[in-house]
Amino acid sequence: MRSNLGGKSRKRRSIGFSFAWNGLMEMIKSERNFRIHLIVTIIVITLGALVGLSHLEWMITTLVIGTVLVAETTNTAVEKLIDYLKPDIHPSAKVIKDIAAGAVLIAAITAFIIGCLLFIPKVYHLLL
Ligand SMILES: Nc1ncnc2c1ncn2[C@@H]1O[C@H](COP(=O)(O)OP(=O)(O)OP(=O)(O)O)[C@@H](O)[C@H]1O
Repeated sequence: MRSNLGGKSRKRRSIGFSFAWNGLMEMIKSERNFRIHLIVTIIVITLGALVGLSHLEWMITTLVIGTVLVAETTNTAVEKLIDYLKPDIHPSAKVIKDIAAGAVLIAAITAFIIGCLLFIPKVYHLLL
């Protein structure tokens, strides 16, 4: 009985994971900005390997990349929700979408600043 319950919860968890995976696939298929973020992610990881980031620097880089991807995914969810609830033009729809886009901008600016602080000295060192 107990193991059966465990099996059910495992099944539910794996179904939940597959829904989340579908969401990510949808982001890749339909969101150009998300694809750009993924390309930038690959470039940053390659550059990080080239300059030899430390353990702590990889942790910071991973956190920053994750924050940008989460912000972009949440922004898209908000956009889709607004389009579903309020497909016509409305000032409130505009404010909500603009605020969600603002979250992506904050994450992107943060990532840019941390990227410069981490990578500029290392690339400088590598070249000189
Ligand atoms: N229903 C609406 N009513 C009023 N303004 C809107 C509405 N939908 C979108 N806008 C305005 O257009 C902007 C872009 O919205 P849209 O839904 O096209 O996002 P997007 O171009 O896909 O954005 P992103 O590049 O972040 O994915 C919004 O930030 C908002 O200012």
